Amino acid sequence: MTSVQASRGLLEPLGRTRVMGVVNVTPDSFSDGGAYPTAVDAVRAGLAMAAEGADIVDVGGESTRPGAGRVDPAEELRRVLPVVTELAAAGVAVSVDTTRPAVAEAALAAGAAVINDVSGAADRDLLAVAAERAVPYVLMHTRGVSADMATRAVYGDVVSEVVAELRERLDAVFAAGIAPERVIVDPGIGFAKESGHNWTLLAHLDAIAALGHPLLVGTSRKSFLGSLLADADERPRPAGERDDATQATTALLAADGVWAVRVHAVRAAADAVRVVQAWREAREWR
Ligand SMILES: Nc1nc2ncc(COP(=O)(O)O)nc2c(=O)[nH]1
Repeated sequence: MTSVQASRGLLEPLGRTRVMGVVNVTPDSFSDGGAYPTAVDAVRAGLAMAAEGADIVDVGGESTRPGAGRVDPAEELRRVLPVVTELAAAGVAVSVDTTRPAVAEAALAAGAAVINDVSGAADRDLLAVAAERAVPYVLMHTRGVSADMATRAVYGDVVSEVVAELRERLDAVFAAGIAPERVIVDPGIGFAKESGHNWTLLAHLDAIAALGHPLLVGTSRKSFLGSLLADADERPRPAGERDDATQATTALLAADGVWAVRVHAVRAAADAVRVVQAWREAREWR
């Protein structure tokens, strides 16, 4: 199946929020680093996510954890390509989480259906790949790179600044030839943002939705949830114990009508999304 065939339908109205499962093939991602030490483990996890209800599986080979160093492109490719290939061959819709043109190109050739660019459209060559291959492209807001983005988390009005910066990046995306109807926008929860910024953005997603593109939102297991759930000694809740809080955000995001949520615990998210769908349909019945 070609990338375009695999991506067909992903942007069609579905009546519910889509679930994007996360498979980080990295030793050091913040919440599941090392969970999939081999491609076989990663493929097994991706297939399980698809069986649990993931509409898309996001495969990444480079940690975006704040402060993380860069991974050599060849190593990133070595990590993601076998996983993308196997999952796509099994009919799973795959997004490739990368900021590198060569990795995106190879992943699309191997059957990936979506480019998930966490760089904020920083690389013109990556934009050219997305334009040329005519696949859905995720524009995520960030500032700087993993190594320095924590120092960039300074905002006067985070909502208006994130919207303005996304609008400016959208101009670059369109100028590169990516069709507007294939662009998905993501506020970049946790990317160059403090906890309070994340909550404010989540509470005002309508301002980001006003840009006119489907929204992808990734709250899963992130540190702003850990801070919220800190214990009496102010120790943050560990990443692996944030899934219940994540599912609460999933229900709220689904009620807001976002295009997709990016999560680690897929079955719980798929259940939450179906509850919201049934709830909204029941409201329409009266
Ligand atoms: N589009 C998008 N991609 C992402 N990739 C990685 C992470 C970091 O989380 P992880 O380490 O759990 O993958 N978060 C996002 C996100 O919020 N949105």
